[in-house]
Amino acid sequence: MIEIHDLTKRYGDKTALNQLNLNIAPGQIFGLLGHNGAGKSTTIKNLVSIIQPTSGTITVDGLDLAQQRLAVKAKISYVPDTPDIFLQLSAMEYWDLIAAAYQKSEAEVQQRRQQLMALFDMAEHAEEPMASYSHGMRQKAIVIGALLPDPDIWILDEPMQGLDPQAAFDLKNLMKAHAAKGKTVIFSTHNLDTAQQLCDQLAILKQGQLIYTGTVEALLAQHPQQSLETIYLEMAGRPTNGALVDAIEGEPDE
Ligand SMILES: Nc1ncnc2c1ncn2[C@@H]1O[C@H](COP(=O)(O)OP(=O)(O)OP(=O)(O)O)[C@@H](O)[C@H]1O
Repeated sequence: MIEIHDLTKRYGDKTALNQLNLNIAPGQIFGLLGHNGAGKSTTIKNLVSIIQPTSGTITVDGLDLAQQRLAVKAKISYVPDTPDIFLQLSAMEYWDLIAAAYQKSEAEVQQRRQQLMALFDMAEHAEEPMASYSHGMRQKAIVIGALLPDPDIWILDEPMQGLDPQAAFDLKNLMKAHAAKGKTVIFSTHNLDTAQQLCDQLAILKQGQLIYTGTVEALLAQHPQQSLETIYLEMAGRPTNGALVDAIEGEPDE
């Protein structure tokens, strides 16, 4: 169980996250939604301890993240919001680094690495430097790195970003299978269809505030006859500004 209590993060005068409270139970796929700048990555970076909260606490299976950082981090793997990291390494060298960080032996990771490379069509390119990869190939390498040590909790910041439809489909199935084993998957997305397909629970953030947490079904039930897109835009967005669109693009020709 992950318990986030009154989590606040300020950058100078800017409050990126304001007193966030969330409980995330094992066996769930938990989705984080919100417009650009809403606080999704800030939440995730706090959870994986890349940044420290201004105030508030995070506990994982009863362990306080601030007090037992390494023990908590060993339970979590992470896909960052950009795949442009360790570009001078080959994917294979990057995966070796991840395996070493999680204290996994070559024997422990070999089979899973082979399987993940095959699934994501990365075997052919694994020895090439990641600087030479396309955006989607870098994303695949980072996703494989996160899935390789197979800890209980996967935290994935916009993991489908740049993946081709095949890789996105396969990753979604891996996320479902991980949760079905009683493990936890937390991910952020801008794709409402993906959220609807995958999430057991979701949280919607707006300007650092939690404005909804619960199931997709409960949210849809609160707003009969509306799509998730319409509900989400009404909650998280602003009124659609047709006049401004017309002003930018001009009136259509007769
Ligand atoms: N290092 C930083 N320094 C200053 N402000 C920051 C920093 N990182 C994030 N912020 C601010 O915190 C707020 C939340 O940013 P965050 O990256 O969490 O949003 P997000 O929901 O992940 O957005 P996106 O969908 O664009 O990735 C934004 O206003 C952003 O400008």
